[in-house]
Amino acid sequence: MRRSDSKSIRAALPGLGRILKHFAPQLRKQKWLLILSFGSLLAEIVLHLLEPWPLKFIFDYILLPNASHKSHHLPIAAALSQLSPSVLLTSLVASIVAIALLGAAAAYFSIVGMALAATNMLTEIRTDLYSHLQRLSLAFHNQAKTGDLITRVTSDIERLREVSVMAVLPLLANSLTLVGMILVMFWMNWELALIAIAIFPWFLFSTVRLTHKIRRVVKMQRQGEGAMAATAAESISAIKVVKALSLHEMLERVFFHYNRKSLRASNKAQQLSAALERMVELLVGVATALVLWRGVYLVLAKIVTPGDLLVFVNYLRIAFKPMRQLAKYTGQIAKATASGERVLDILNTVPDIQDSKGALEAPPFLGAIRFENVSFAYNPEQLILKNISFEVQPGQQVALVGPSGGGKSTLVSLLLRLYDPITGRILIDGHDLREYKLQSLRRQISIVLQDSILFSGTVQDNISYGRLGARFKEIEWAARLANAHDFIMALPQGYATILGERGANLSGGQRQRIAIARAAIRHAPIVILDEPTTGLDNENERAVSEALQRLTYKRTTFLISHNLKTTQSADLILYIENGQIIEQGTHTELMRLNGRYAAMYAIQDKSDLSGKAEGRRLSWQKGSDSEPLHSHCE
Ligand SMILES: Nc1ncnc2c1ncn2[C@@H]1O[C@H](COP(=O)(O)OP(=O)(O)OP(=O)(O)O)[C@@H](O)[C@H]1O
Repeated sequence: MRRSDSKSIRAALPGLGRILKHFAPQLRKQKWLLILSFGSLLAEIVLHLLEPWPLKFIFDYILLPNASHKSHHLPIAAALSQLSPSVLLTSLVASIVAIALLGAAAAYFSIVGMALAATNMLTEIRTDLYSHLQRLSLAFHNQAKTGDLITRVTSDIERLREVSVMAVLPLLANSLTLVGMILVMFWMNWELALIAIAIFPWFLFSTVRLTHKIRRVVKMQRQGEGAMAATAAESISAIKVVKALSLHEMLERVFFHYNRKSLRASNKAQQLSAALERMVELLVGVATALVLWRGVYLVLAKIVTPGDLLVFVNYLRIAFKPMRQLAKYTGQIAKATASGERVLDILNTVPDIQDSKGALEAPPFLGAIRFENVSFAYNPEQLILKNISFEVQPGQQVALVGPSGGGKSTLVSLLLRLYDPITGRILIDGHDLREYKLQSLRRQISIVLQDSILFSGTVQDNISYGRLGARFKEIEWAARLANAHDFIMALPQGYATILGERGANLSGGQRQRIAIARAAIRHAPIVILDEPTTGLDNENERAVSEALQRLTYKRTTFLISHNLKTTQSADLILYIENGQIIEQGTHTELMRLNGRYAAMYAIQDKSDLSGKAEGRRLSWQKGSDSEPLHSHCE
């Protein structure tokens, strides 16, 4: 218990230091605004220190001149005593207004300067964070929760911005004012100054202790908020499934749990902050009483003037006011530190998959692919792919078949370099994938998945995401190739029709055909199809299959399918089970082998014969002429 406490105390300041160090380049860019802000801040502090002085002079030189004889340590004292009381009073009163005016102007510039600097800085950091998140590998995103990541990009960054203006600046101002006041107090009378600062150790002790408690509680609160956002994001994005499975109550319970956890932590943080502030108020009372008690003796003994005592008591009030707020600000800064650390956690995560040193722009691929003893695991305990080796010639069609969970999708994701193999290598046209720049590799691979994801935006935008900057003519060509043109034209605004989030306002088959158009416009020499026709009705399946035949014509193609009828004309069939290629060859060869593939085929054949109507399937006809559209746009 003690160990974890001391650990968190040690962790608090380095956390802030780490954040400042990491963001130093962004800070440097705002140098001039920060200098303006800091210069104005210093002016504000000096004016703050001057505030009680006109009152002191009014007491010492006008109201109680007899008691002011000891106050000649001031250089202007002699000059002041030369002035007539009425001129002196007018000047002093005017100086009160002047100090207030200049102080207000200085405060204004320091706040505005800091706010501008913080906004500029955090806009940049937020953009960096977003780009970094996009670059992090799938292995990271598989583990992370979407809602939690969104909270980091939005509210954690916002908190950092807010706190730099609402807490860091005032904290700096208050601390410097405090130091200034202590110096002036010592200069005026060391004995009273010592009494005034006697409560400091007590103050520091309680602030540090409570601040660390607040920091821990706030971290818990943020975790709760992250989990809450994650639950909400997950369930809202899968609302169809939630409704179908009647998961509302279960999800509500989960949400309620995190909501309550976060609110409890928030209440606790509030409680701790309030306790800290009250503690400081008490200390202010004690210090004022002690200074007055000793100060009045000193005034009566003519060691200090009544005006001096006035400055002391005033300083105590002004100096302790910042101390009261210090508690509030440290609480806020502790919150912001927790937010900053959450942002840093992401920025410091290095993408597993990135361009290797000296990576080259990939030349246009012919499409020869070779897997050499490739093994892969998502986590070290369990190998998902074991020693996979096979070879595909340019333009050949490879079918990946076998029981669910065997590793088929994993195998094709290695080709896209979503993950890297643990051992072995994958060659395209004789070169290891890792020699190429990621973007230039992925640009030459098209994918169509079982549930193709579309983005909110127009139909035209969605197709052009296959190749950014594509002309409308090409988009229309791709849509025709994908059997999508006719239904797109029937939409209310044709190609300009806005799709809902993930293409929610289209049918599965229509979404799939737009995804095929998106894949087609890429003109990629390698195509990956991961169960592209599963779940479609006969009519849609026919349209999609036809489109896929055109898309894959003369391109190296990987087709994952559970339906062996759709794959039997492939040049190479890989039967994958439990992460291994158990059998490989053409349909005829595998049937002759009479092994696992033949058994699976026989089962499917039987169920087909037993009366299930079969629609037309995607099947690769070697030498098929079903590709009249291709030549148009290439
Ligand atoms: N992101 C992941 N993290 C950890 N394990 C994973 C991940 N994705 C898949 N797996 C595991 O890897 C194994 C292979 O999955 P994969 O999706 O490649 O199989 P598949 O043959 O394509 O299955 P299906 O035919 O059902 O799509 C499975 O046991 C699965 O649980």
